[in-house]
Formats: sequence, structure tokens, C-alpha cells
Amino acid sequence: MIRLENVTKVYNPRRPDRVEALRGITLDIPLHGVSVLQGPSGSGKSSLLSLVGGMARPTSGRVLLEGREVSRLPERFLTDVRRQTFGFIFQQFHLVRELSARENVLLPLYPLAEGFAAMRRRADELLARFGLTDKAQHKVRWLSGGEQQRVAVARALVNRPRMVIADEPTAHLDSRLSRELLGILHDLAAEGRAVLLATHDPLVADHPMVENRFRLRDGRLVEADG
Ligand SMILES: Nc1ncnc2c1ncn2[C@@H]1O[C@H](COP(=O)(O)OP(=O)(O)OP(=O)(O)O)[C@@H](O)[C@H]1O
Repeated sequence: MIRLENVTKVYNPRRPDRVEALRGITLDIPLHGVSVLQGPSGSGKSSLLSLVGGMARPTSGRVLLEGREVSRLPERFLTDVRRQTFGFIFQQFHLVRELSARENVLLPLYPLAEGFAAMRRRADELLARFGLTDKAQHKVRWLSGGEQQRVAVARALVNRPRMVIADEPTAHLDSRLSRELLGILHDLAAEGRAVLLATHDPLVADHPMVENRFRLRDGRLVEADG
């Protein structure tokens, strides 16, 4: 379980462009099943995902991972927690276009902690799982949209995360690729990983696999159901 306790996030606190992106959020997110975060543009969804995934820290309040406060860990430890717990799929995938599919999948593991051979095997298993064996050495810039999507998913899984976090993962996909991605996310949940999605897309939000829905408006939680 990931618990947010009275979390706020203020950007540019001492400037005229100060933004209160999150205002007193208290929330429990299970470490299994698919959870969805909905809300209009600017309501704070991406900010919340960043706090949950340890990519940013709250301005006030606490983030707890299975009872352990992670929001105030020194950077080095927070990085370890992030790498051991979360995999990220970004809206436009954020792949490095000039690197190969395999190199992109390996990126979250740098600097290389284990032996390189073992990690390369792990990357190749994931590429095989998603039908990309033939593309392992191809530069991402030459891959199709669907192939890039699957590289992004493989990259999110390379550290065997307990939770996969995806911010608007279908925003730039047609409905066929969106459905394919939903199938993959469903499989991840079925194999015991938690999936946390921020989305506007009804295809995602209304999907029967979604177990928990949270809704933000103006940085506040307006509704949470199970
Ligand atoms: N790094 C930042 N610096 C300053 N303001 C920011 C920053 N990131 C987000 N904001 C502001 O915080 C508010 C919430 O943004 P956030 O991206 O969390 O919303 P969102 O619900 O994910 O929006 P969208 O659906 O459009 O992606 C917005 O007003 C945004 O402009």
C-alpha cells in the first residue's frame, strides 16, 4: 500500500507564478490491481504520480510505502526505492530515438549494478515477450508507433517493478494500439503488479479491469471509490 497523508505540492512558492498543484491529499493506493486517476487538465494528476513514484517530493505531508516514509529520504535512498519499486511509462514514451530498442530497455538500470550479461538477457526476454526480438538492435527512431509503445513497456518492466505508473499512456495512440496497451496492462496486473494510470481516456478509465478510481479537481480529491 502507498499512503499519501495530507500531501501538498506547491510550485514556485515564492514567485508570482506560484501554483498550488495538490492541496491536502490523503489517499491509499493498493500495491496490486489497476488504479486510475482522473481529472481535468491541470488538476494535478501528473504531480500526484510524480510524488507516488518518488520522482518529486511533497511540499508538505507524507508519502509512505508500506508504512515507511519515503518522502523525506535522502536522495540516494529515494533513488533506490524508486528503482526497486516503480516502472514508468510516459505520455510520449520518452524513448531515446538514436539508441536501439535494447539500449532503451536497459536505460533504467544504469549505472549498471549487476553484471551486464544478466541485464542484457533480461532486456532480451522482455523484448521477446513483446514480439520485438528482431528489432532489438534497431534504432527506436525507425520503429513503428506500436513497436515504440512496446519498447516503452519493456523498459518500464526491466527492473521488475512492483508498480507500473503510466501518465496518459494512450494519449498519442489510435484505438487499436490503445486496446493493445490495455491488454498488456491487464496482464501485468494479473501477474501481480500494481498499475497506476492517469488518464482522460474513457477507454482506459471505464475499462472493467480498473479496480480503484480517484478523481482530482483543482488539486483536491473529489471522489474515491473502490
Ligand atoms: N514543474 C512545474 N512548475 C510549475 N508549475 C507546474 C509544474 N508542473 C505542473 N505545474 C502546474 O501544476 C498544476 C497541475 O499540473 P499537473 O501536470 O499535475 O496536472 P495534470 O492534471 O496532470 O494536467 P494534464 O492532464 O494537462 O497533464 C498545473 O497548473 C500546472 O501548470
